[in-house]
Amino acid sequence: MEKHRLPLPELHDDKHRHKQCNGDNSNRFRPPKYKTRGYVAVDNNNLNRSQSLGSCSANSSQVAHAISFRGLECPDASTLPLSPVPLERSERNSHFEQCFERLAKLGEGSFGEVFKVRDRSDGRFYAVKISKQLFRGEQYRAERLEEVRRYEEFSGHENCIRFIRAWEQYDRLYMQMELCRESLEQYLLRCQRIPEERIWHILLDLLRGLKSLHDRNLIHLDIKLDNVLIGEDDETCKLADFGLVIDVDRANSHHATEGDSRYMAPEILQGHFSKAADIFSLGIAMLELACYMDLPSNGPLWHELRNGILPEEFINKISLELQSVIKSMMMPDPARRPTADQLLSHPKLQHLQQKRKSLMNLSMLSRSFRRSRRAVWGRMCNWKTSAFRYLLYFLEVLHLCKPIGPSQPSINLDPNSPSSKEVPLVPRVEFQLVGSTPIANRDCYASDFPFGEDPLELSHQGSPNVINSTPLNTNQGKSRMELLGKNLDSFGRYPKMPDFESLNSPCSALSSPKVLDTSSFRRKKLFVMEFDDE
Ligand SMILES: Nc1ncnc2c1ncn2[C@@H]1O[C@H](COP(=O)(O)OP(=O)(O)OP(=O)(O)O)[C@@H](O)[C@H]1O
Ligand SMILES: [Mg+2]
Repeated sequence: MEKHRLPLPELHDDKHRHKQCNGDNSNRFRPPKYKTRGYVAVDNNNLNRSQSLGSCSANSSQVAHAISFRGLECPDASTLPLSPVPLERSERNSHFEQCFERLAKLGEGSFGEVFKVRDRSDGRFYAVKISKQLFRGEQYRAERLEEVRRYEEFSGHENCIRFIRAWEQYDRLYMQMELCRESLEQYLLRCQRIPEERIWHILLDLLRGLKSLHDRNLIHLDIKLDNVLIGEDDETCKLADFGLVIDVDRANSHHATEGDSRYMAPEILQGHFSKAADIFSLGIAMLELACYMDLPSNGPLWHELRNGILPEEFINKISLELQSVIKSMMMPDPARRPTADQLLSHPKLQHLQQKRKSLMNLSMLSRSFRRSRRAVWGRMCNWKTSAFRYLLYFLEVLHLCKPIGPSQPSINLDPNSPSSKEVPLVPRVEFQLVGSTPIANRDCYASDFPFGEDPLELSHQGSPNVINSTPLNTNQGKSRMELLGKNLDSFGRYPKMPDFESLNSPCSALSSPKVLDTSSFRRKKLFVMEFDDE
């Protein structure tokens, strides 16, 4: 097996303060070498089917081919969506250009450039990774396709990046995946000091992601801050870049590839690829994250870190508990390093998992509580409406049965009307209508209902007339004195209504003829509808 040695140690004495190293691929030694198993390549029906000359394979050409290893379990992945661009324009552009609007470059690695894009058909944002180099040959192409298979394999895990689909066109591989906020490397450069509690959470996320690989006997071989992405929720850390993932058994008998030398376990130099190598890489990445330390890619410190000597001035900044976890993960002897399972059973991580579980249960509980509360509330609204109606009936009946005493004054609204002399004064029932039907995220008022509509059918309940709290002004355009003059009695006085306070005011007489009395009761609010955010 071909082995690669690290460059001779160089003496660096910057004491390893973290520096920006985005897009620096100098730590990559050689391109990956894998064998790949069969995959499904499906022609996109709406695209030009002509094959390009000089293409390295029949499948990689001007025609966009969907690539998927998921087979029948996910038929969607093996077909490309139709382009929303008109056919005459679509023939000139690649499938990528037809379907996506390129918005920004998110990052670049040794193998690909990643762009933030907007899907033209649904307007959603995604990340699309486009391989940098053209397929040089069938072997290289097979290696790129292997990455697709791994992305697909781990796509369902909460701590692995969600993969949408892949296709190839013009001898390049395109991979569409969920858009993440940023990489852990970018996060570290932005925040510089990350609280220790957050470090534990990140470690927990990554151990869970790593466990899903190790449980399948796979090793990542490229764990580093740049290959960990923070999800859109700004919380969850996800493993990405499965370009070097390989089966443990095949790794030592075939050509596996070392990842970034800054994160590389020492035994990789001897060609020993194991799950413990991933644990070492994760341990040193945690050291970088917790201590804001710039990891060397070679030199004396590189060797010190691999001999279990961690620089005091950095490691002292973190708790002893975290120190011991990181030290154990960076043990020089791979056999002495804890496994992902053992690390996950660390009391601190167990505690965090318990906390997350109870938080999740709590949020589920509160969600179901909110849902049932909404259902009960809906029913209660109906009951309240009914109760309110019964109350109205009751008040009406009560009022109609009440004997009207001789002292009860009557209002002569129209001195010419003979009936007005006989009709006793019916108290005015005044409401500020608050309906039972929720409108948007607020109480409902009468004004919410179309003109002429009575949401509580109050107008159909017979006498007494139920009127809106705002009296109708039918006297528009007339002066108040003119109006008052109309209501003077034969002695030029305003009619007096001693029993009803608001009619003491001369202006009360100006309100609509419908107003028979002052409010006998005022209902401020029937109830307040409460809505959830959801
Ligand atoms: N889904 C994504 N959302 C947001 N940014 C992303 C996404 N995928 C990748 N990136 C950014 O692009 C960078 C390069 O992506 P990636 O690591 O997959 O490329 P690569 O060529 O395989 O890199 P490497 O050199 O590690 O092999 C990442 O470090 C990250 O900053
Ligand atoms: Mg990468």
